[in-house]
Amino acid sequence: MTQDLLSVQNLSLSTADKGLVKNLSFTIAPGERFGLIGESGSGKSLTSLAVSGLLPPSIKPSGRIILDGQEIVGAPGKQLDSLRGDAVATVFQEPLTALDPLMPLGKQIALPLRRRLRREGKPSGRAEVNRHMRDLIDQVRLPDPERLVRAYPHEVSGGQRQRVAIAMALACRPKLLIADEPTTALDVTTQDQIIKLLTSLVDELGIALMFISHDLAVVGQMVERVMVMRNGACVESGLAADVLTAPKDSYTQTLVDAAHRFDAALEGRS
Ligand SMILES: Nc1ncnc2c1ncn2[C@@H]1O[C@H](COP(=O)(O)OP(=O)(O)OP(=O)(O)O)[C@@H](O)[C@H]1O
Repeated sequence: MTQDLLSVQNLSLSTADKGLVKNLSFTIAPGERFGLIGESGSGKSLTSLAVSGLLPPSIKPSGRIILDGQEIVGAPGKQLDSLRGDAVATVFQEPLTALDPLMPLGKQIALPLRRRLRREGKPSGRAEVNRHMRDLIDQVRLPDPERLVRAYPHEVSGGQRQRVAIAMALACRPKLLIADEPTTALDVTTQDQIIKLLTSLVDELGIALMFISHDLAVVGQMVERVMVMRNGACVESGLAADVLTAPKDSYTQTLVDAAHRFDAALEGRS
């Protein structure tokens, strides 16, 4: 049996006066694509922040999160620092969150890249970093690398910024990539391109994916298993093909019906 890459056991998250996520358990196998869906405020982002050890100090976790054999809940900051980038990297909804507005994009991609090369004991001088950076820029299909590495975040399009954020996440060679609504801030055509890019990259590189989205159609295309959250709890989980076509829970049914109505409206059928 394959050992889980991520095992979340009875995870609860709360502030001093409020429970936000309740008793959540799920696993992700190496290379598996797993989806988290649910309405706004259902606890998807907090769950992903807990997995990557990035919870704000006001939110306390209980339960267990074992990522790549290491316990995250209660782990010291230094251990979490080395897990981030090594075992897990995140692509956020808004690429500007991940980018420094005052630093050229090439320098930003070079930072996690150099860190990883050092971690792997490989040469990490300027020439090696530049060579790996060119490969990464190709991998995320960014045009005009010469211009791109010198550009600042505001000088490229939103879709290109998200490709840079993906390149930075991949520069770490994580075992788990978390993509938290990675296309919400983009136009429809760009959304489609980024989804295709993410799918092909995680497949090519054998990286596990935790994909968070409101968009059930996209989730259905992207992931093998899915968990549906509401009010901080899991209401249903299983194979995406089953949950999204024959949901057992009435809340999931409501989400699926709403998605169908939306698709029908777009096609001018309702
Ligand atoms: N730093 C915080 N302090 C207190 N409450 C928080 C904090 N961050 C999030 N919350 C609350 O926790 C709940 C879950 O939030 P979360 O961002 O995980 O939802 P979500 O499902 O990701 O929503 P969305 O799809 O809108 O991103 C919400 O009620 C939110 O208001």
